[in-house]
Amino acid sequence: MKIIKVRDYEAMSKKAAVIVSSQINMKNDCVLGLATGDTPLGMYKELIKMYKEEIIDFKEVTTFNLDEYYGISGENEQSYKYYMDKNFFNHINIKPENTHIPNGMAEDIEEEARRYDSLIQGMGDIDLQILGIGRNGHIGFNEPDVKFEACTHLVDLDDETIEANSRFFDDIEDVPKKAISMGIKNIMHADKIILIASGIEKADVIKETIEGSISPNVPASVLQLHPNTIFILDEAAASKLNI
Ligand SMILES: O=P(O)(O)OC[C@H]1O[C@](O)(CO)[C@@H](O)[C@@H]1O
Repeated sequence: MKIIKVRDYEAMSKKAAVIVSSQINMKNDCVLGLATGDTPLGMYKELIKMYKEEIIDFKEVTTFNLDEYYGISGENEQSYKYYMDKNFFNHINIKPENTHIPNGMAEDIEEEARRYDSLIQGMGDIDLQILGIGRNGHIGFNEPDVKFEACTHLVDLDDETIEANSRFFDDIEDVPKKAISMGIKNIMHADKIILIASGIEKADVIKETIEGSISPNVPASVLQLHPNTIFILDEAAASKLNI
């Protein structure tokens, strides 16, 4: 586990983008695991800039997103499919057929989870996984009390997550109560993981994740067991660490 402390959100975004771009330049047909939420937005902007400056090329890159709300279609502005197209995919030369997001509208959600897992495995797992972190320690939508051995599955969202995500919806009642998410097992199979966090509201959970015991109550704490994880933290998010 490596910890990189940077000054602020902008520096965190740039650092993460540099690592992603090195991965692409090292292996142009690499497989990236991608995250949503506010935290990666700056990194996506940096990557788009690098693409426009011809520093990176996404032509052969494949991506798998961590999660999608259950019962929401890709055309819905709140869906993670919509978020990814709007904030990233529409601005780069990635092939649409190489971008994968779980289908939250699938009739048979267990079958969809199996399909997603076998697609990931078929690509030989993820080369570089990007993660944000929820205030309750979730990664993807793996909420506290998660089973570390789970692959992609349907998740009941925590009240805290529903509350945190209500900022993106007109009414808290509109926030889906379930999501389909890659499991901890998919995440832990990635060759390399970058977790990015910014802001004082993440400081407690970052401390628990890095310095606390490994526990399903703090799903991100499992990353202590991953041999190649980098935490990129701004000063505020790192402010409660003992380092
Ligand atoms: O980056 P944010 O907006 O703080 O979100 C943190 C986490 O919460 C989620 O948005 C889901 O609630 C994740 O996708 C993300 O990693």
